[in-house]
Parts: sequence; C-alpha cells; structure tokens
Amino acid sequence: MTELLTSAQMRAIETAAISAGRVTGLALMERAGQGVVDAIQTTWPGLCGRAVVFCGPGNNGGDGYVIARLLQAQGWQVAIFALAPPATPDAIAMAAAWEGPSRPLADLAAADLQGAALCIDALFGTGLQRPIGPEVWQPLALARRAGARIVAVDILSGLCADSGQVRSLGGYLDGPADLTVSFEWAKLGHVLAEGGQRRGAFRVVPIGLSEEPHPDGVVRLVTAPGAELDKAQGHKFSHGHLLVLSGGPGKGGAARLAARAGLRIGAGLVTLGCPPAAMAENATRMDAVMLTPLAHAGDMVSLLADARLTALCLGPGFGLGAGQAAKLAATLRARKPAVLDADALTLLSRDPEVRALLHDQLVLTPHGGEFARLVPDLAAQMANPPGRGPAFSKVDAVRAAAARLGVVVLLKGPDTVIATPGGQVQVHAALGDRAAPWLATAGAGDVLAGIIAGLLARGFRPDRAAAMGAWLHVSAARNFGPGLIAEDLTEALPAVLRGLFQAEAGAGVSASSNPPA
Ligand SMILES: NC(=O)C1=CN([C@@H]2O[C@H](COP(=O)(O)OP(=O)(O)OC[C@H]3O[C@@H](n4cnc5c(N)ncnc54)[C@H](OP(=O)(O)O)[C@@H]3O)[C@@H](O)[C@H]2O)[C@@H](O)CC1
Ligand SMILES: Nc1ncnc2c1ncn2[C@@H]1O[C@H](COP(=O)(O)OP(=O)(O)O)[C@@H](O)[C@H]1O
Ligand SMILES: [K+]
Repeated sequence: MTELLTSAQMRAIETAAISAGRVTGLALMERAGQGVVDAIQTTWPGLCGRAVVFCGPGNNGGDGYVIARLLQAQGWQVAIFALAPPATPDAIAMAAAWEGPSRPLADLAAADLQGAALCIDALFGTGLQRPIGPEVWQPLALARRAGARIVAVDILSGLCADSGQVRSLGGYLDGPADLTVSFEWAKLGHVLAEGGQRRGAFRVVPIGLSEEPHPDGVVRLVTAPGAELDKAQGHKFSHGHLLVLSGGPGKGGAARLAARAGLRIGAGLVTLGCPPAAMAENATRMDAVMLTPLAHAGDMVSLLADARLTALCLGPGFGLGAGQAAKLAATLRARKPAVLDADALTLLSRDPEVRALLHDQLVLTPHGGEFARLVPDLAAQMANPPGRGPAFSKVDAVRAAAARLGVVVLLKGPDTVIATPGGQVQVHAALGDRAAPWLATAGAGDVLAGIIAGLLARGFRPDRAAAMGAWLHVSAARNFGPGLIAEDLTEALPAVLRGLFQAEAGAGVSASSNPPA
C-alpha cells in the first residue's frame, strides 16, 4: 500500500465505483465503520466500557453513527454528540439506524465524559475545506483531559487531508490522536506536516475499493530498495567516480562526510576536490577518499572532461564566494549528474545566470530555509495557513519547484518530498516504525547529499537515487539509534545494505544482477 491520495482523488474513486453500480455509498460507510471498530479491537484487545461518539454533518459523521451502532452491539455504553444534524443522504440513513442517545455537541459537559474509555472523532474527514472553530476542537480536548482515547475516523478533525496542516481559527487539540483509522489508502494529510505528527497509531482498513482504477498523478510512498543496490561484478570504474567539492581550511568536515557516504554507498572512487590550502587538513582526515587540489574553476576542466567522472556533489561546506560560484557554473556546464546542496543552493538562489544552467540530471536537496531562498513564492504559499478551499501542500510546492527549475527536488524533513520536473512525486515518511528524530543533528544533510551523489555516480536515475537515498539515510539512523551523530550514519550503512540483501536473498531474488535503473 504505497499510494498517498488527495481527498479529491479518493472522492473520484468512490464516485466512479458508486456511479458504475459496483458499490453503494451506504455499503462503503458500513465497511468504514466496521473497519474502525475492528481496528479499535486490534489496538486495545478486550477494551470495553463507555464511549462517546462526536458526529459532524457529513459522511465522516455518517461513519460515526455506524461506529456507535457497532460498538453498542459489542456491549459498549455509547452516547452520540452531534455538531450538526446529518446532512448527506448516507449520513441521514445511518443516523436513522441509530437507536441510542444523541445530543448536541454544544451541550457536552465534563460529566458526560466521566469514565469514557473512547472518544470517536467523526466530526470531519476528507471534506474539511475551511477552518474549524473551538466548537470542534474543545470537546476533543475535554475528552482527552477526561482520559478518553481519541480515535480519529479517517483523520483527526481539523487536519487538512491534502496538506496535513491544521485548519483552525485559533487553538487546537494538544498532541496526536491515539489511533487514526483511514480507508483503503492513506491520504497525503496522514504524512505531511502536522498530519504526520498527529496521527498517532495509524491503520488503513479495506472498504472494497482496492481494485478500482486510480487517477493519474498519485503520490507514492518511498519503500525499501532491493537487489538493484548490490554491486555487479566489475572494477572500480564500473561503479562510477564521484567528485565532491569542499571549502577551504577548517571548512571541510561537511564535504568529508558527503565523500565518505558516497564511498560507503558504493561509488567505485570518490575524490575530494579542495582549495590547495585545505589539502593538508583533508589528507590527515581521509584515506580511501582521494584528494585533488582545485584552486580555480579552470582547474576542473580536465576532470570534468573525463567520461569516467560520473557524478559530483557540491554544497556541503562549499562557501559562497565568486570562486565557488564559478566552480558551480563550470559543473553545471558539464551537464553531469550532480547533487546540489547547502551553499550551492544559496549560490543558485543568488544568481539567475547560474540558475539558468540547471538541467535534468541534477538533484537539489534543500531544507526548508534553502527552499525558501530558491523559490520564495512557493515557500510562502506553502506556509500560509489554509483558509477556504484546497490547501497548497508541501507536495504541491515541491512539484511546482521541480517543474520550474527543471531538476529533481528533494525537500527534507520527517516528511521528505521528492519531485521530478515531469510532476511525479514520492514522499519518504519518517513516521511510526520509520521515525528518526535523531536525524535532527548537524551534518546529517551532508551525509544524505553524499549518499545520493554516490548513487548518481553508480548510474541510478536522479529521482531513483533521491528516493533510495532518503530511505537509506533514515534506515542508517534507525539502525544506529539514540546518540546518533552524522559520522555514525556512514558507518551504519553497511549493516543496512546487508539487511536489504539478506531480505532479498530470503525472498528468492538474486542479489547480484543490478543494471542501474
Ligand atoms: N470517500 C470515500 O470513499 C468514503 C468516505 N467516507 C467518509 O466520508 C468522509 C468524507 O465525507 P464528506 O465529503 O461528506 O466530508 P466530511 O469530512 O464529513 O465534512 C464535510 C461536511 O462538513 C461541513 N464542514 C466542513 N468544514 C466545516 C467547518 N469548518 N465547520 C463546520 N462544518 C464544516 C461541510 O459543509 P460545507 O463546507 O459543505 O458547507 C460538510 O457538511 C471521509 O472522511 C470518510 O470518513 C466513508 O464513509 C466511506 C468511504
Ligand atoms: N525529525 C526528523 N525525522 C526524520 N528526519 C529528519 C528529522 N530531522 C531532520 N531530519 C533529516 O536530517 C537531515 C538534516 O539535514 P539538514 O537540515 O541539511 O542539516 P545539516 O545541514 O546540518 O546537515 C535531512 O535529511 C532531514 O530530512
Ligand atoms: K475525523
């Protein structure tokens, strides 16, 4: 299950299935409610007692009426609190089938929540298109304070299912849901921005739509790479030569991290090119990485002309002077695969002439600040709190940036978004059993740049290298665990690779044939 849908895509699939007569809305709603109740049992086996169900006016509320009925049939003592009367045909029908107590949510008092083990949040789901007020989030906050487990139906009410941003006119619930249960496919709002942090335990349950045709342009989750990462037979030049450019004396740490990562991920050779004054420092810190003095852009000519040099990495600890800008321009003119990170991104954002040299063999790896310098309008649009109508998500922003710049863009974070100039988007979600908070450490981004550049050097396509790099980076962090610093990431890569190849071998796939993608 690697697709991440927008609410419009989900609605389109549902509408097509209903209008073709393959299913009814009521059947979908019944399965959705059943799925939530099953997920509650799986998450908290044996739990039973008092439950409050908060229902909104739309189909999310409709799911709530089904859940209330099914919980009651299991022996739960259930009370419904409705924000507004049901307003869709399916929700009206499901509300009519509920025979228990139902009161306005505005009347909810602390006494109604006493001893409640569950609070079902069926206020708003994928239909939320405008900000909520305190009448929505305060009852949820009250239930949490009373000790009830918050179960979000489809998505925690107030979160935008397309962007993961909070749509609120003021305050919001503290912390995540205890459990979120979504239907058939995860939505972008379950992994992006606040949405990823607030979903709590997360389950996607089937409701019988999995065979339905998908709309174009569906975003995918990055999953584990496979045997393609292993090395085929050959000599070192068969696996590519990576050139990492570094800054002056005392500034080489970031580039050394990137170079070592490139070597660890399997580039056949890695050379660090640095100003002559930094040669001695770098020589004392590296063995397997080769060193070459590059005083000026002109000194790069013969290296760049060498067909065996298959990729470059520019940016970590690079510097922002005219000399660095000239080296960046020379690199871009050579039209070789390259990762541009850190200072290279700042240079790009300062100089439109250098930016005009960008081409489709590049991967740009900005963090949020660098992204805002590169494409300020898109960053501002993404940062705007969503008002009415569709939100502008991190996916929208990165897709637009990649199309505008004509390169692969990887925008970092726990929700790393990767887009190609042609509009394909992947998200690496460092959430749940892939959470990697220890990656928030100086130099982690330099290692990511080196991993991706090493994969480019080996011949992988820019978008593939970026996606595999994001996955390997988080896996290395998780493999090392707490206490991680950037140096540990490169040293954890062999164990990650071993684990991958062993898994592939266990699955009966040969791990030795690897034509690059
Ligand atoms: N798709 C599927 O396959 C399936 C979908 N299912 C379920 O349906 C859910 C989507 O249902 P939905 O489209 O009816 O939207 P929903 O989230 O209930 O909210 C819309 C309602 O809220 C209102 N409203 C909005 N904002 C508001 C605000 N700030 N303050 C007050 N009101 C506000 C809005 O009014 P309007 O803005 O139109 O005036 C409208 O009345 C989905 O999440 C899933 O749970 C499952 O049953 C099975 C299969
Ligand atoms: N909480 C987090 N969860 C997952 N990944 C994270 C988290 N915080 C940071 N990262 C990752 O760590 C890296 C940090 O890179 P960057 O911001 O460029 O830092 P630096 O320049 O110090 O190397 C990025 O790849 C980012 O995605
Ligand atoms: K909800």
